[in-house]
Amino acid sequence: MAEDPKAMIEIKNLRFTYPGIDGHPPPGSTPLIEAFSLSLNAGDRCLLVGSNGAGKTTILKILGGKHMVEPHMVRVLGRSAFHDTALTSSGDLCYLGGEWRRDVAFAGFDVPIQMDVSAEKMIFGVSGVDPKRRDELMKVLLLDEITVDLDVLARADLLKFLRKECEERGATIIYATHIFDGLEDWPSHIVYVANGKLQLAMPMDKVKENSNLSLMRTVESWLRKEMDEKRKKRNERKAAGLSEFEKQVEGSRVTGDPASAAIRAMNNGWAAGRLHSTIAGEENFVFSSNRVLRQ
Ligand SMILES: Nc1ncnc2c1ncn2[C@@H]1O[C@H](COP(=O)(O)OP(=O)(O)OP(=O)(O)O)[C@@H](O)[C@H]1O
Repeated sequence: MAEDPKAMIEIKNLRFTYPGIDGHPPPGSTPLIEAFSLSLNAGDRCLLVGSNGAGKTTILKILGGKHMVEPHMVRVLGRSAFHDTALTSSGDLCYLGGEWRRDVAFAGFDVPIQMDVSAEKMIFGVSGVDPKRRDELMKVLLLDEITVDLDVLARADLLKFLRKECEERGATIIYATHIFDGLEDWPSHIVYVANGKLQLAMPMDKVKENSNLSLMRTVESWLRKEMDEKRKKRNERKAAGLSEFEKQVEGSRVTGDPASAAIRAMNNGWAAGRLHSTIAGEENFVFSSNRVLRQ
């Protein structure tokens, strides 16, 4: 397939497995991300949703050039995010995750995030930036749940500012979140990922056409369906006298009994997002691994 010259982000048949301790994917492992394709243009504001451990952070980090994949699998501004280091150093591409989130909440908004855009300017607007240099500011922004520590006002202002950046400057944003407050009219697109696979990529108006529920309830219905299907498969395996979980270790993903230290040891010590919830019992879990209150 020819590259779309308009695309700011182009993911084609992405496949990724976290390396083991020896730097290579564990032998016989199933990729965590597989057959994942997506194309986003200038001005797109994309909400990335999925359950804990679905692969959202992994996808954002790959796009941000933090994990190596084959150059043709991920193109940002027509360049390979991992191999073309100038993409991130020039500030055209920026991944903001947990560290920046804490800084925003506690450092008095005085944190330079990207050349001359401080967190303060991100939140209160970029009026302080020399207008002639505005076009030099970031073009592709990858946000990994950065708003959990923000108060209602700061979050609303940040979302408004980000929207303006897309509409006025043609920036492209992917925002992974579990918090849907104030997002009803924010995204132009929604992407739903489950088990590292793309389930749905749709313009927001199509999502609204297909569902008369709120955005949060719509996403909730997708995740419930996903969980019900997993539960059904497990019950079918149990009824057939097989182990409830298909495989104990599936690539770098923990899929077996999450309490098993042996499994975690084989997975570089990483455990899937549902660890706490699964131990607590699916019906009554309170915290997920990223400590989002679930009931
Ligand atoms: N460095 C790593 N090495 C091995 N496995 C990892 C690593 N980082 C994440 N994983 C595993 O990859 C899977 C996907 O994790 P990821 O953080 O991308 O999911 P997520 O959708 O962002 O989850 P959440 O919503 O909880 O933040 C999980 O099973 C996780 O345990």
